[in-house]
Amino acid sequence: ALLAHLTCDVPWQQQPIRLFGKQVMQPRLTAWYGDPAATYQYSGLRLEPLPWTAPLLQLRRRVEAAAGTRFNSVLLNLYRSGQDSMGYHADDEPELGSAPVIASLTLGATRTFRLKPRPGVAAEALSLPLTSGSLLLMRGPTQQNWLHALPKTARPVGPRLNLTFRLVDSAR
Ligand SMILES: O=C(O)CCC(=O)C(=O)O
Ligand SMILES: [Fe+2]
Repeated sequence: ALLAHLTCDVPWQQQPIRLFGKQVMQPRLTAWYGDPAATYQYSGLRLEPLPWTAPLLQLRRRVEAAAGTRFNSVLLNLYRSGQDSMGYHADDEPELGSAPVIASLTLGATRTFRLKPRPGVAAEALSLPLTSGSLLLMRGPTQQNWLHALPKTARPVGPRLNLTFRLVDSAR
């Protein structure tokens, strides 16, 4: 029900990003919700949060209880098909602080989430199939030591919705 509601009712946008100096469209749809003060710079974009809706606020409370921490915003990503994706990156924007807790909820199609250590970090890369209803927590030095991605897949897959709950401090 939540997947259907969010897919239909969220004002999804396809945002341009600068990649190697070129303007390209992100290969996914996004939306950003949060407390009014929680503005966020993401890949050179300044995102003003949309106000919380009742279902998202309820979800925030449940995710806060599960993660044992507070969040003031959520980034929604809609991967319409296997051709939508997110490249390797770390969520290391200054407004997240040095060791952010990020709670990532998946709804819909199972997609493979990849983690690879940054150069100089002695660890093996990981692949995690994230199933509908799963909650992935990234915390401590995860962003400092690792990059993560959601690669494209040639398998026929339905839409996947991912919600990453974050605590941003715009003054940071
Ligand atoms: O879709 C995912 O599982 C990853 C999303 C992500 O890394 C992000 O929003 O920063
Ligand atoms: Fe991320």
